[in-house]
Amino acid sequence: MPLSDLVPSDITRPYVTLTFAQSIDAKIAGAGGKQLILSGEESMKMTHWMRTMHDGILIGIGTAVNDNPQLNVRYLPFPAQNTHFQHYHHPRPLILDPHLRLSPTCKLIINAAKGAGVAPWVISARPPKPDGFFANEDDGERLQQWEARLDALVAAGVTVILVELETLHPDLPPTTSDLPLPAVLRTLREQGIRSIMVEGGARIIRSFLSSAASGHLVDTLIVTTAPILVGRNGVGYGEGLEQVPSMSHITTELLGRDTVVGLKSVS
Ligand SMILES: NC(=O)C1=CN([C@@H]2O[C@H](COP(=O)(O)OP(=O)(O)OC[C@H]3O[C@@H](n4cnc5c(N)ncnc54)[C@H](O)[C@@H]3O)[C@@H](O)[C@H]2O)C=CC1
Ligand SMILES: Nc1nc(O)c(N)c(N[C@@H]2O[C@H](COP(=O)(O)O)[C@@H](O)[C@H]2O)n1
Repeated sequence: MPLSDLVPSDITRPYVTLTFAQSIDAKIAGAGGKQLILSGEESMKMTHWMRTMHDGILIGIGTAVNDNPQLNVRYLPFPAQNTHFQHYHHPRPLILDPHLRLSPTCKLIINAAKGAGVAPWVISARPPKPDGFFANEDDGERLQQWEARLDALVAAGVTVILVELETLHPDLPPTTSDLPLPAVLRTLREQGIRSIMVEGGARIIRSFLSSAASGHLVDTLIVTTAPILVGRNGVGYGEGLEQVPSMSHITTELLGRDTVVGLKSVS
């Protein structure tokens, strides 16, 4: 059963499962962001089962560019290869991409064009208009380039959803290009997404785990730990995490050689 069927229809954001795989020394990628296959066969299958339980699967643009992922459920058993895509519920890929860096020829877009994947939605924010006291001479060009990338993505079949960047004052430019997560989640819920699985990468994990300040945004945390050491040059997510959500233990499972720990929010 899709998790969404368990989510009350009156809540104003999707149910959020944050999940990723890490090494024993809490790294999620290798040196320079090199993608690592940390999960073994059994826990990877679990991840793909979890994908079928959510309406959407959310990643940051860093992961989309670095890994060129497919975000499908291809490790699940199939009755016949040509019915695999139709057989399971596939989550919609959701990419947080303020500057529209997603390539129109990435696997997510190509798979969808071939009818073998769900078309991705990109969540972005229009760059500030070049006017007002704080206007910068590069603003106009930046806006034009962003609009050209927008047209290319839309032409490739992508739906681009816009949210407003946060400003301290209406006359001031935004202080960061990170998309405000409460607004992102509210908008996704308005578009009919009732549950999301957040898979990373490092900066997105950090943002969701730090979101306690703006009201907790993580309902369930599921972490796979593989018996691998990566070393200090690997990519971690814990640095600078100050305010973390209160969570309680649900389960610890051994899947093959991996340990999978589940926590739920204490709100
Ligand atoms: N082991 C695992 O389970 C996973 C590992 N990874 C690894 O993570 C690495 C990518 O991580 P990152 O470079 O940190 O990229 P990321 O995937 O976390 O994306 C970060 C980008 O998202 C955008 N963004 C928009 N709103 C944001 C917000 N509110 N908070 C944070 N970012 C926001 C920003 O432009 C930022 O540059 C790759 O090496 C990949 O292989 C990624 C997913 C899962
Ligand atoms: N659960 C899990 N275990 C690992 O070992 C991983 N490297 C990841 N990575 C996440 O999955 C994405 C790749 O998905 P596809 O295999 O292309 O469907 C990757 O981009 C990360 O989000 N996850």
